[in-house]
Amino acid sequence: MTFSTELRKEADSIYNAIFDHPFVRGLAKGDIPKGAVEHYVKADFEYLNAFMHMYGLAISKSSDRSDMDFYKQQIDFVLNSEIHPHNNLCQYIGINYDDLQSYPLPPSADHYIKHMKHYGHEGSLGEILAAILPCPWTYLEIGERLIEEIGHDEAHPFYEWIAFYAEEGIRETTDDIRKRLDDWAEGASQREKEAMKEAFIKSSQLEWGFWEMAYNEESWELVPRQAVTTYE
Ligand SMILES: Cc1ncc(C[n+]2csc(CCO)c2C)c(N)n1
Repeated sequence: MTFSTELRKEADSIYNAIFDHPFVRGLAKGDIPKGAVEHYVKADFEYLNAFMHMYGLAISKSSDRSDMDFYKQQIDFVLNSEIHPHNNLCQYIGINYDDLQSYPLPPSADHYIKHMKHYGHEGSLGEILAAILPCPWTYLEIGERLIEEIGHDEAHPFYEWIAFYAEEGIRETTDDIRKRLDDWAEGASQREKEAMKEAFIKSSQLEWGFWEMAYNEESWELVPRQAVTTYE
């Protein structure tokens, strides 16, 4: 079994929780509270900026030109193509994309990008690959499942979003990162493989956390709760 297959197995319950998440179920049903979609797009715009930084950090740790070229192409893809699924969501909520940009990241999304950047700055290329892989892999599997569910129904409100992530290009990106990760793992120590596994599992869980953050419209604002804890 390849190392990435092992990681995917280990994360299976997290992936299932993502497929069952009410935001993802809402994408299938074509019905999500508009505030949650707005919250998602605002956070995802900033998340994608951080994701491009990750590819830049991967380039800074690469010595092979074909690796550099791959990360550069991915930056291009995020810059120029990932706007399509965002535009689909903007249409659904009737808000201009320009009005949803440059907002501070809510706590869980902030945690996710700082988790990735930790590996970007402190980790090996193998750890970077492990930290970024759940991003395309979870979306690919969401896209594939949802396109099966809704069929090629172009009238579905989230057809463009779903079709985008079910596309061959996302599979190629996922397979490409998996291949690089598996090659790296072959020469890695047990200790480094443990670090890669931790990076992958935490990023998978933070993918779930991103959906949860959007659905609950999570913010930094402290909402005084009814006394749960009493202070002496
Ligand atoms: C929180 C979050 N996770 C994953 C994606 C999907 N995604 C982001 S960048 C990229 C391409 C990788 O080269 C893919 C598939 C998203 N939009 N938001």
